[in-house]
Amino acid sequence: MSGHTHPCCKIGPSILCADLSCLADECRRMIHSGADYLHLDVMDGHFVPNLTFGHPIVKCLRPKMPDVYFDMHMMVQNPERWVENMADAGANQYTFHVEACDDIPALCRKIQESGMRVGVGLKPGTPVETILPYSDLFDVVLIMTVEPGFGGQRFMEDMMSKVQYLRTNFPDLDIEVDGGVGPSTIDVVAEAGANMIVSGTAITGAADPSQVIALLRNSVENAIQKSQLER
Ligand SMILES: O=C(CO)[C@H](O)[C@H](O)COP(=O)(O)O
Ligand SMILES: [Fe+2]
Repeated sequence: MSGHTHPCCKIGPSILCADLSCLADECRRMIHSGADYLHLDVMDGHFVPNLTFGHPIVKCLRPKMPDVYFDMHMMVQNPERWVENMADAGANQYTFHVEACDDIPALCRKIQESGMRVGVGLKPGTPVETILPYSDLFDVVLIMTVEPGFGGQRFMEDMMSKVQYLRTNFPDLDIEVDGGVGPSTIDVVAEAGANMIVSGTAITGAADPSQVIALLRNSVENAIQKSQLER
């Protein structure tokens, strides 16, 4: 018998392409549609060629939904700069990009000490080996399946080898995927072993987001069940 517990399936809509002038309403709509958490994309115009929002918005959103898990996807240069602000704003997970970071272990510790879960993000061109020396220091690995910066891009299936490698070597790790994930791409994502599923346009643009969330969940839960039977 294996002592491992496969981490459970969580669906986190990205509100990047939703109506940001009604952010709280859009977030509530996602939670009422069955989302497990919210994936909030922070862009600074330097690390990626686009701008979104920062901790002041998160701080305003928090009291409107006190119990919702906020995963901050920090597509920013100098990610160490915003840790305290995001913790203070009520973020639960701080996912930074290793490409933007000079001292990965120091940043992981800083995030952990501030009370948030530690996420490390990898752009498509960054090999998974980059983070292996620090595996004791993070809770989640985010595998980007598009070049970060914009919603609605095409899913990169060749990133699944990174997911497979991580799932094989770290059975208990939370593995998150982000970019172009939706009903037509979820099966390969689930098979590869990802359990935290970010999906933007496929959910927020759907006529019935709850149907899409249920479909994504079903695919991932089936794959988890199958992998446990094979043990
Ligand atoms: O980090 C991101 C882009 O950099 C977004 O989270 C991602 O693109 C989600 O949108 P979609 O599912 O439409 O690709
Ligand atoms: Fe994202």
